[in-house]
Parts: sequence; structure tokens; C-alpha cells
Amino acid sequence: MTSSDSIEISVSGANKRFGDFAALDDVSIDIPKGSLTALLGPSGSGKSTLLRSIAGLEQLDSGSVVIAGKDVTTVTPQKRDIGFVFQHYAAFKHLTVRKNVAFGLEIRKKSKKEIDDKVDELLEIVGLSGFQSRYPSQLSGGQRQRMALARALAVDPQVLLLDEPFGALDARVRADLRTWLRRLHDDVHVTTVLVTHDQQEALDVADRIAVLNKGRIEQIGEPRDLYDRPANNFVMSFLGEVSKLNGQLVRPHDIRVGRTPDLALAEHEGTAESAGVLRARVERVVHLGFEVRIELLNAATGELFFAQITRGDNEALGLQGGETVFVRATRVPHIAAAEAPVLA
Ligand SMILES: Nc1ncnc2c1ncn2[C@@H]1O[C@H](COP(=O)(O)OP(=O)(O)OP(=O)(O)O)[C@@H](O)[C@H]1O
Repeated sequence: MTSSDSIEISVSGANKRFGDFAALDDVSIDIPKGSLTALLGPSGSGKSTLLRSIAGLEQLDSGSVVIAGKDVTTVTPQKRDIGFVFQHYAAFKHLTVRKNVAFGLEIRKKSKKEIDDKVDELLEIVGLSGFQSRYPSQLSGGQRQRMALARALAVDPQVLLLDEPFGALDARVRADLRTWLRRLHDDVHVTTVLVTHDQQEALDVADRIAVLNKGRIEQIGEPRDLYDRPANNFVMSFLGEVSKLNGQLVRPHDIRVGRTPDLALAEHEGTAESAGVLRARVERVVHLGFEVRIELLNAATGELFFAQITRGDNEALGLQGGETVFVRATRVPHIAAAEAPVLA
């Protein structure tokens, strides 16, 4: 595993209650230096509480937070050497973009030259050079969040903590900004922790994902590992789409659809019976762009499920609602329960 000097943030045995409610329940996580780690989970799972505890904006009931080898559990946020960006960024409305970005450097009494150089560099990185004389109210939501990132980065923080930074923006802008965030991270390499409830966002940008549920970490790993080898059904369902075929969770793109039992088989797969081919009725064919979702009814159980196939495959099959087809799960996920953190 990772050696301790490559770990930037280490949270151990963190507990945090609000009244009777355990927002964090014995959470431990190591965040490698220079990584972009996403904290992913449903609403109320404790993601923000964990991030705010790393920032020092929340005091743990028990447990510890170590940043860059220093125990900061009782250290104030100002002394933790972090940059923080929230979903709704509170910019100084009366200051220009340039002044907003320079703010942290000015209160640290840096020289004018140093401030000017740093602000120029950051405005360039976040693509706001042409907007430096504007006021926050003259920016779009996406530009305002980029300004927030520039401001957080201005003081060269040890770690960057982002709490749903694109949460208030529309889907298209969000998608653009996460591509941009990934590139920014590749340029500046600052250890970054991103809270998101959006699995696509986490899969898109993160090197590592920690999946939270009810104040506990269900699994931590690289996106691909979590997708291919989820620790349990919760992780499987939360990360990527799932379909249920005879009680078994499978990825919808791992369901093969054919017009005859034999056509539901890939090559060299034996007989339709031995390979578990099922009969189903097509309920609806939904065009999603490159992919097509086939909504199906399991003829034996009456359960609804869906398969996802490429546009080309769909054109070849030419499926219509009401038709009978044959389906088969080509790949059943390997639930890596033994490798997951121990769950109560
Ligand atoms: N200051 C507080 N007082 C009381 N309860 C709180 C407080 N902060 C958080 N909680 C509760 O703790 C739980 C975890 O909250 P947290 O904000 O960490 O969740 P989250 O995973 O970030 O959710 P979301 O995606 O909705 O922001 C929630 O049930 C929330 O209501």
C-alpha cells in the first residue's frame, strides 16, 4: 500500500454526532499526496461533514485529522493551510475579480509584485484573464466558481477542499467545469478532495473515490475498481447504472439482447439453457444518443429491467415495443466483499 510519506491527509476513527444522529461513524481514510479524491454518497451520508472536519470547520467528537504529517485535530481552519470552495461561493461583491483573487495574498502582506504575478498566473489558469476588472455580479455561475478556485489556490494551500463546487450550475456547465477541473489539477497537482453526490462527476474527475453511506465509508478505490469490483450492492448501485436480472444486479450494458435464444449468446457460450438465456418482452426503446436503452419485462417473473446497447446494435436488431426477445447477462459483477472495509 501507500507509504505514510505519500499520504497528505489522514483521518482516523472519526466520529461526529449531531444530537442522536451519527453523521460520521468511525471513519478512517488516507488521501494520497497530489491525488484528486472524490467523496461520493447520497444526501445526508456525511460527505460534507467529513470535508468540513478536514477543514476544521467541524470539530470531531473523537478521532484525528493529520495533514502533511501534522496532527491538526484541534488546530483552527485558518492554520490548516487549506483552500476551501463551497457550492455557493461568497465572493466580495464590491471587489473586482482581480481583487477577489488577490484577497488572501493581500492579508498575508505579500509584495505588490508577488501579488500581481500570482494573480496574473491564476487568472490565466482559470481562464478569467479577460474578466479581471469585472465584479462578481457580472460573471456567470461557472465563471464565479472558477474565480473561487483561483482565490482558494492563491495562497498555495497544502490541500484544496471542494464542497459540491459545481452543484448549483446546469448540467452542461457542470460537465465543462469538471473537465476543466481535471486539467487544472493535472497542472497544479495540489491534493484535492471533492464532495459530490453525482457519480458521473466522481467517475469523470477523480483518481480515487470514497463511497459514503450513513456516515460510514463503504469502499475506497480507483474509479474503475469500484465500478468493476464493487464491495457490495450499495456501491454497485450507487456507482453506475444497474439492472436486476432474476435477483442478480448486473450492469445494463452487460446484458446481451437477441431475437432468438441462440442470438442472445456470444460466441462459444454453449447452449441457451446452460448460459441462462431468458425470455423478455420489449416495453420501450429509448434513444439516449450513442446508446439505446431497451426497457424489458422478464417473461418468467414479470419484473421490469433494462439493457443498454449501442445504436448500431439497436439498428441491426430493429426492436419494437411488444416484441419478444431473449437476453443474457454476459458478465456478472465480482462483488469484492472481502476487500471492503468491515461493515457493521
Ligand atoms: N450542524 C448540523 N446540525 C445538525 N445536523 C447536521 C448538521 N450538519 C449536518 N447534519 C446532519 O448530518 C448528516 C450528514 O450531513 P452532511 O452535510 O455531512 O451530508 P452530505 O452527505 O454532505 O449530504 P448533502 O449531499 O445533502 O450535502 C445529515 O443528516 C445532516 O442533516
